[in-house]
This record gives sequence, C-alpha cells and structure tokens, in this order.
Amino acid sequence: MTTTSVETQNGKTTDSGVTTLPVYPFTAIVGQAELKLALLLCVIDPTIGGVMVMGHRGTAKSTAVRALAALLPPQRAVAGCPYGCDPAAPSSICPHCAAPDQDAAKNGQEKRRASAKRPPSVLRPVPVVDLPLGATEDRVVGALDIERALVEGVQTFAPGLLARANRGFLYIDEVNLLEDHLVDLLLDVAQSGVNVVEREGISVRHPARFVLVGSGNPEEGDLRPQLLDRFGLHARITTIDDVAERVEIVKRRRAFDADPVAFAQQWEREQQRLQRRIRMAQKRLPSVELTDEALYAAARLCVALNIDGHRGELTLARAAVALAAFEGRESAQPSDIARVATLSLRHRLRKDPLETSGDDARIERAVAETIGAAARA
Ligand SMILES: Nc1ncnc2c1ncn2[C@@H]1O[C@H](COP(=O)(O)OP(=O)(O)OP(=O)(O)O)[C@@H](O)[C@H]1O
Repeated sequence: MTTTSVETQNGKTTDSGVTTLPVYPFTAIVGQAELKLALLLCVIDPTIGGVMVMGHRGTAKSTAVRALAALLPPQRAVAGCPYGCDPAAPSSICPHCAAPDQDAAKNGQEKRRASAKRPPSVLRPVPVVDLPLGATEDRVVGALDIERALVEGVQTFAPGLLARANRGFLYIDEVNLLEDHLVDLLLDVAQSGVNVVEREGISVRHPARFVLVGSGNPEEGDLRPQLLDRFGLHARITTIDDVAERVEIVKRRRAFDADPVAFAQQWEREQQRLQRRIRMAQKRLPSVELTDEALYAAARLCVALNIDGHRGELTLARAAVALAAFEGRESAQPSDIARVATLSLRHRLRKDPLETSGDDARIERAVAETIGAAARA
C-alpha cells in the first residue's frame, strides 16, 4: 500500500509522483462571505443538497470551489477503483469494489472476505469535476465502452463524470443553460448518492456522492422553480464595489500568479485553522441539537413567506445545525435559522408581482416579524 503524503493545499501531490502547483487559497479570497458560508455549510453537511450560485462573471465562483476542495485533507481511494471508493468502507454498490473477483467467486466467496485486508489504496486530492456546457448524457452518467465492445466483443461500462466526482465536488458553470432533463438527472443523483445506468444491455449502479455547485448569470435566465427548489442553498454573488477590496483582489492574485508556492505558504496558517474548524464541525455535527424553538421558527418563517412544500424548513434546519457546528456550539437556535434564512429560502419564494422591494428584503422582513430582529444579529 502506498503511504506517501499528498498536500494539495501547497501544491505537492506525491502519491502518483506528480507535482502540482498550489491552488489559490480559500482564505485568500477577498469578501464574498455569502458564497464562502454556503460552500462551507455544504461541506460540513453534504445532505444540505448543494449550492446554486447566481451572480456576475469573474467573481471567484469557480476559484472558491477549487480552493475549498484543495483545503480539505486528501483522501484515500481504492487503487484502480474508477469511483474512488474509501478503502476503509468501500461502497456496497461499487461495481469495482463489491464485485466478487474471479477466483474468490469460484470458491463462492466475496473478494473482500477472501483477502480480509483493506484493498491497496492511493492518496488523492478531493476531486473537483467540471461539467462542460455541451456535455452529453453519456459523458455525464457513463456509457457502453464502445472500444472494448468493438475490439474485444465484451460489454463493459465506461464510467462518466459522475463517477469521477464521487466523494468530491461537481461544478456546473452556467447551469441555467443546461438542458432541464440533465439538471433533473444531476439533482436526482446528488440527492440519492447513486448513479443508475440502464441502457444498451448495460445495467450499472455506482456510488456518486458529491457536493453539487451550479453557477449562472441571472441575465441569462433562471432555472425552472421545480429544479431550483432542489438545490439546498442559493448564494448571490456580485462584483465588489469597494475600491480597497478591489485593489486587494488584484494584489493577491498577482502575488499568487508570480509565485504560487510562496503565496500558499503565506496563507498556510489561516488555511490550517479553517481546515481544523471544518474537521471539528464535521465531527460535532451529529450531536448538535436542533431546539424546538428553532424548529418552530423555521416553520413560522416558511408559513409567513408562503413557501411551497417542505424543503424550505428541512434546509433551514440542516443549514442552521451545520452553522452551529461550525461555530462550535452544541445546539441550533432561532438565531441560526435567521442567519441561514436568505441562503435557504431565496430560491423558494413565489414570485409576487406586487412586491417591489426584492426577495432578500422580503425574507428579512419575514425574519423580523416571525423570529425577531435581534435574532439576526
Ligand atoms: N473576491 C476575490 N478574491 C480573490 N480573487 C478573486 C476574487 N474575485 C475574483 N477573483 C479573481 O478573478 C479571477 C476570476 O475568478 P473565477 O474564474 O473564479 O470567476 P468565476 O466567477 O468562476 O467566473 P465565470 O462565471 O466567468 O466562470 C480569478 O483570477 C480570481 O482569482
């Protein structure tokens, strides 16, 4: 088993003998607190269901996703498994890890029982898979391996982008321009953590657990409300107006481009601090209590805003608990519901033709009326 270390944060990836350049550090991103918080909450609790990020171009959306993935500790993956299974707990539905191997099958035993040891593994960075706009469904979900079918006459499955994204992030730029049926499919898989492919004589199920991040520009249209509702959070990102912050963005980016390794070293302590906080929050999450007061606050808020369905409350509850975990608290209170209200409900509001103050103002007003202004502090 290979045990060499991988340090994606400062750019050394030694397991496969490849050295990569560092990724721009997450903690060096200027401002954009809403986007950063939304991504962090989804990493702490992936069941929140991903983030839709709407906003201007060139505002560090993709930089933030890559930076967050690089901040997370590298993960062990079963060597040769195209789905990147965790060797400590390979997925029971993984066609590679759960399939009985030839010899063991002859003896009526399963591969893992036969070896009783953990499978050989490699250390890899947390994957970030980009889904290009023109991607076909075959490329996304996987398809029949045509080459093998023609050359060897065997029907095998060639895994797609969803396989590569397992245990990482799937980033879709301009998700609002993607065909609805593909978005629908992606949201289904993101929610279930399983990709099912049934076609051309192929029947495959494989693990596909990832944090889905979709981004788009509102000027190019919105997703249908049914699809929007299935993204856990909705972050809004705009160009920064503050001159000093704009200058800082350019300074930092220029310093990073000039010497990525030195820049990463400067941010190392900040990065490690955040990494520790995320790890602690993930550990604490299952024991964080959601108080009845918080639950009632979530339900009242959704009633006040006329939210259809119950995904609103569910997301409010998960996001509030993740926020409490991130801040090292034992319970989530109504104030946590208030702080995640805009992220959780903005995309679930019914359009109100008489409302002119904007979605965020509507939510803030409802929070003030149902939870109390003090709770937002
Ligand atoms: N707040 C910021 N902090 C640091 N760098 C930033 C910030 N905003 C933009 N940048 C820099 O601007 C450039 C563009 O960022 P990026 O590619 O992440 O934008 P994007 O929002 O994903 O754009 P697009 O929507 O066009 O794909 C990068 O070099 C990035 O480092």
